[in-house]
Amino acid sequence: MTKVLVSGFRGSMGTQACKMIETDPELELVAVYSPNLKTTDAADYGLPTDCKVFNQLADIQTDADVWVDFSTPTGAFENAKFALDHNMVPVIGTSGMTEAQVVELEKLAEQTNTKGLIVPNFGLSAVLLMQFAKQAAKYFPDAEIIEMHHADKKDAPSGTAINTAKMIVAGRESKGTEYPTVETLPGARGADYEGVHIHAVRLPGYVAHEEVLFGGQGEALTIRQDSFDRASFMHGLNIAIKNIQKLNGFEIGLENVL
Ligand SMILES: NC(=O)C1=CN([C@@H]2O[C@H](COP(=O)(O)OP(=O)(O)OC[C@H]3O[C@@H](n4cnc5c(N)ncnc54)[C@H](OP(=O)(O)O)[C@@H]3O)[C@@H](O)[C@H]2O)C=CC1
Ligand SMILES: O=C(O)C1=N[C@H](C(=O)O)C[C@H](O)C1
Repeated sequence: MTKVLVSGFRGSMGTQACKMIETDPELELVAVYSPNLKTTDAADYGLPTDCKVFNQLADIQTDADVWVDFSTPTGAFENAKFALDHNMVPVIGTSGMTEAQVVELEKLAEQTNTKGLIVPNFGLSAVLLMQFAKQAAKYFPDAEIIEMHHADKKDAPSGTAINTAKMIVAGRESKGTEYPTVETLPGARGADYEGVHIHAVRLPGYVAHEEVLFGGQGEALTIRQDSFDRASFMHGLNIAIKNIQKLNGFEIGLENVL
């Protein structure tokens, strides 16, 4: 039985994560955390009576093995440090942490001899898209990413888009071509990650979608994935929680536990 704490349990992802954990006989939801709660009574949130509810990081005392985080870009870093310091394996779904924060977490995991996992996207379609994009980049070094998300998303570009750009850079054998376009409206060419341009769309009606466009001599390749429902992330999350022993240390990407 793997014991789990869910951080950000009242959000869109946290709510679904709690349900998934509660219905899996191999997992136990032992604690939840969110800072702005008025009460800490499990019944108020429809949680099992023996599930501990915390609204202060410093108060958390739990025997959880895994800390699942779906909070905010600012909260996730402090939460992950807390988990590592308290012998829990953080499985971080939250996007928007800086490179420096990730490096600090990697160092802390090494010092505390604890494993950890950042998962830019738990959706298997997105995990495969990133793998395919890395493969394609060997033959098509010129690539651009369009990510499309719901209007409530706090960060841009998405964690998935940044990770896709990193995988394209890792898969390329030559640099992409630099086109001398003049932006007559600033930002028209999107963000630039080592020559991979990223365009972030925010619209009502969307959930989470990504297209990678590769251009070559007289041909093009487009790879697309769609998450139409947040339920699409639960299978990958379930796999991550149950396979943390496969981790070698602090790693990035669901592929490390597949
Ligand atoms: N890796 C993946 O596959 C996926 C990742 N995500 C990412 O997960 C994160 C959460 O997304 P989503 O559920 O849609 O967002 P929501 O805004 O719906 O939920 C976030 C929740 O976190 C709570 N919260 C705020 N601060 C903290 C903190 N310091 N510690 C713990 N909880 C906190 C919020 O409470 P309050 O409202 O009271 O402030 C809120 O309930 C985002 O970064 C998103 O990009 C989303 C989908 C898939
Ligand atoms: O905020 C979201 O919704 C999502 N966030 C993650 C990201 O930033 O990539 C994963 C997925 O795209 C959904």
